[in-house]
Amino acid sequence: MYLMKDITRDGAPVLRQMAEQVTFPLSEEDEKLANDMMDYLVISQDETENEKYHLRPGVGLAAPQVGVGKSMAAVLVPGAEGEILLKEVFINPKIISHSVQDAALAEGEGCLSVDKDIPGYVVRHDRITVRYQNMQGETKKLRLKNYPAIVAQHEIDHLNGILFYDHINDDAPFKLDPNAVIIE
Ligand SMILES: O=CN(O)CCNC(=O)c1cccc(Cl)c1Cl
Ligand code: NI
Repeated sequence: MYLMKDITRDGAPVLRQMAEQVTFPLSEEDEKLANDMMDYLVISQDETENEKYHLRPGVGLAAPQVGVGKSMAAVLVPGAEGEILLKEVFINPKIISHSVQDAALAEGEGCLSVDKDIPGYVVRHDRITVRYQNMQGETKKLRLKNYPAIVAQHEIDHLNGILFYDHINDDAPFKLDPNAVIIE
């Protein structure tokens, strides 16, 4: 399992490169990578476990964040009542369409690879359609909106060498298009 010492921090080139496409069938190594990333999310979201292992909670994790420049990311997005809104491993994901309307999380975003808090609205698409391959190599198309869509964009950004603060307006961090959705 991954600990915080295994997380690649901002400044490492791998976080600013395009991740390589993953080929199928998955190698054992790639399969383990996917499972280890999802395991991190599960453990990090458990209060007792994350205390025990000193893990920062995460709702997503991308391979470059564990030093692997491959196009693969795990997401585990819980709902308000503890239900699971989205649990998936995105392999070679691509946003193939999106809303004109923007959205941003009211609380801003954080990243395991960025040790400092950077306040401001991270402006993203409110709705996206993602095409990706799952662990079995099946090509899927998934329409996402609101919080799950935001998380998916944060992870897909990691695969394109983009970090969340790249989307914050430096001069006016909390400036937002009046038509944008603020997600609580
Ligand atoms: O790339 C993944 N991480 O860095 C894990 C830690 N950050 C989060 O879980 C997180 C927190 C707030 C908003 C979003 Cl969208 C995300 Cl993703
Ligand atoms: Ni991140």
